[in-house]
Amino acid sequence: MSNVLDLRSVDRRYGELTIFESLDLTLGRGEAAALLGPSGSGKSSLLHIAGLLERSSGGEVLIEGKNTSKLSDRQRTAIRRSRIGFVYQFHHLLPEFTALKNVMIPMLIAGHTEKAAKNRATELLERLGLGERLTHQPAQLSGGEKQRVAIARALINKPALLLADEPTGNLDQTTSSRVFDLFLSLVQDEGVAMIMATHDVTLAEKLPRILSISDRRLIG
Ligand SMILES: Nc1ncnc2c1ncn2[C@@H]1O[C@H](COP(=O)(O)OP(=O)(O)OP(=O)(O)O)[C@@H](O)[C@H]1O
Repeated sequence: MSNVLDLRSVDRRYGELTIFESLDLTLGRGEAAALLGPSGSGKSSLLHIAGLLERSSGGEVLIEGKNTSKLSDRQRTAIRRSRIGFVYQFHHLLPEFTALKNVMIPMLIAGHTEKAAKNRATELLERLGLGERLTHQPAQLSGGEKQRVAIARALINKPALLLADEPTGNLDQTTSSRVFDLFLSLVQDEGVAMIMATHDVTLAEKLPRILSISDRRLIG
């Protein structure tokens, strides 16, 4: 079975500036890795390239064995929507919709029925301890609750790959640790491969694999 993600000799350059180069990485099904590195080392850039939000300056990106580097933007978007989920430091929920609807939307866009989307969204939100918050709007939720809704939204379409950029970085330490543990157990239950960029070494050490970017190279 193919890897979920293969990066082959991937570079990121901005003009004369090289952020990283010749970066190789494989991530198998259900494998979770933390990505450490100083500010500006290219952690977010790496997630954007792996998530097909940006093209690399050189090298190849394979998702589930498919080389995406030569695909059109439209084809890359189709893979991203169906196979990749994102969680960011800020939740980016739509303020006018309930928690339930925010989670359902990607599944509705993917063409599933209202009923199927509602069932799956309810199940995910319940597993994240938000069964009593389904009809709340984002303004009626705490920071940790909003972030849990964003996690459910990222997982609703059963992605093969989840890319998380400081997913609990905006929360106080106690909430961050609680939300992170829920997040990790759900990621493991769903069998999704994940890369999580973080500055928090304590959170990184909870993951089975630690990667870091240092001197423009990937280690680990
Ligand atoms: N469009 C751009 N043009 C030029 N340089 C850029 C551009 N986007 C990002 N950079 C530079 O690329 C480097 C890597 O940025 P990136 O956001 O990936 O780092 P990071 O490791 O995620 O940092 P942080 O931990 O602070 O979030 C930074 O030095 C940034 O200034």
